[in-house]
Amino acid sequence: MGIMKKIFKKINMPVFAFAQSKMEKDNGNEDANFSKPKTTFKDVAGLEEVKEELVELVDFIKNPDKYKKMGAKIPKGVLFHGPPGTGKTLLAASVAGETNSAFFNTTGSEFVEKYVGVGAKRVRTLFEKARKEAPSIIFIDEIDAIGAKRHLESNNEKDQTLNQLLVEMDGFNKDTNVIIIGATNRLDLLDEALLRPGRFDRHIYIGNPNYYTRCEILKVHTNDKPLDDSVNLEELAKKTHGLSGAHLSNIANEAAIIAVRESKNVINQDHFNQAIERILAGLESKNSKLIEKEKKIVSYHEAGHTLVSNILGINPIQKISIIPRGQALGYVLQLPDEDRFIHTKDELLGKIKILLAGKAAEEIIFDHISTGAKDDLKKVSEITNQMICEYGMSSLGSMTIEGNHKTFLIDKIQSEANSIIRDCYNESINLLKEHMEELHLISNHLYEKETLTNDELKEIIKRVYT
Ligand SMILES: Nc1ncnc2c1ncn2[C@@H]1O[C@H](COP(=O)(O)OP(=O)(O)OP(=O)(O)O)[C@@H](O)[C@H]1O
Ligand SMILES: [Zn+2]
Repeated sequence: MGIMKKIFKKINMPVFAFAQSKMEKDNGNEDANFSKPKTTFKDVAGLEEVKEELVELVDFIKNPDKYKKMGAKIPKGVLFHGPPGTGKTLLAASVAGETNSAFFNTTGSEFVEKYVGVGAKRVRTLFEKARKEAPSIIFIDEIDAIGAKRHLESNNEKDQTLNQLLVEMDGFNKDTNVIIIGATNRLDLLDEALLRPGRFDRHIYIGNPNYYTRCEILKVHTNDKPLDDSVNLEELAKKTHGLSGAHLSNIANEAAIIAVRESKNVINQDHFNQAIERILAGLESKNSKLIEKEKKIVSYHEAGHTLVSNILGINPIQKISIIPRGQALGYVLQLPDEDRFIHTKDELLGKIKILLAGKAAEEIIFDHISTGAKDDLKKVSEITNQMICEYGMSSLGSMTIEGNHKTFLIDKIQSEANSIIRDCYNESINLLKEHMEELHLISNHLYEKETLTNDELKEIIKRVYT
């Protein structure tokens, strides 16, 4: 065992230092490394919903007998997914800290080796050790490195490693108090075998922080730093829309370095501003002015969807957010329409109006349209195409149009689609213009809070009428 490893083991380094302790493993014979982190949920700022979900897991680990008596199965695998730097590793370590478990901090790529059989052997050694030290948490970051879908012309070594992981997970008996937490930025890449019940069957999305959480994260990371009275964390949180917890922690650190460079004893607001600009400059040459502008546009765009949906009363809204998620700059989460397969023409037209309302709001307010509506327009095309060609809901008649017939009618279909979309778009514009006060209100609230629940939305709309 290297000296570094001994040191890390001894002093309970915070989780993020562990990456370095994972070096120099080469033959799979070496003991898997673990620590007993002191990190708890208190060290993770915000993410309340996620922590709530994990409280139950913590209880499982602490009181397995309580669940066994009831015949309940203890979960084996939990999968964290979402963008990088959002605290997935930190959370996994805090589950270990909360339960006083042995924490095995690994990365998928360290199992993937050029020598056949080594990866599988490492997995076996890791699980043996984890069972011996139970209760244990095995954390596998970037699990897609071993867990990506298996292909026909496959990478033999990777597949053997994945197979071994599956074997180990299936081999747990009810008494094994070992939990595996996987993390990935790409849930879509994972092999389905890994996601089956009894394996990684709980998926928890961890997204970029909203305004409130950014305030909390900045507090955590400035706690130990001398701050000037000029420092206003709320204002800094406003300027850092779209950034991750890791970025915020970098900003706090960078600000401290800038203050030292200027030979100051305290960090002031200007140091933070410089740090923000520096971090942003590293990201696709954005600056905070651009971020503000983009945030305004997305606020109006999502407010447009929300308002028209609310006026038409088709699907109830669950949550609205302007925090980017995947490719989307913002989103409106609607309750699914009760698994219904039959839709009336009015409902489908309503859906189209809601989808177009984002673009419509942008046009009304900014007089131009961003590229953010791309996904909406794709869905609109799909629905109109179905209305015309599958449901017979257009002036082309009550028939399905497919194959050669469709090729033959393509111009007519196109002009029919254009007319449906044009009418719906105009209708959305009119609805929004009739409700401008609400549009501004919803958009301003979104801009400030970044996420709104259905209740908060109702509260805002009520204000217009009282
Ligand atoms: N909610 C949070 N509260 C406090 N600190 C946070 C939070 N989220 C992120 N951080 C900070 O960001 C750093 C990186 O977080 P972490 O390594 O847990 O992210 P990750 O999601 O595992 O990232 P990756 O996908 O890149 O591995 C943490 O060490 C911590 O300093
Ligand atoms: Zn949209």
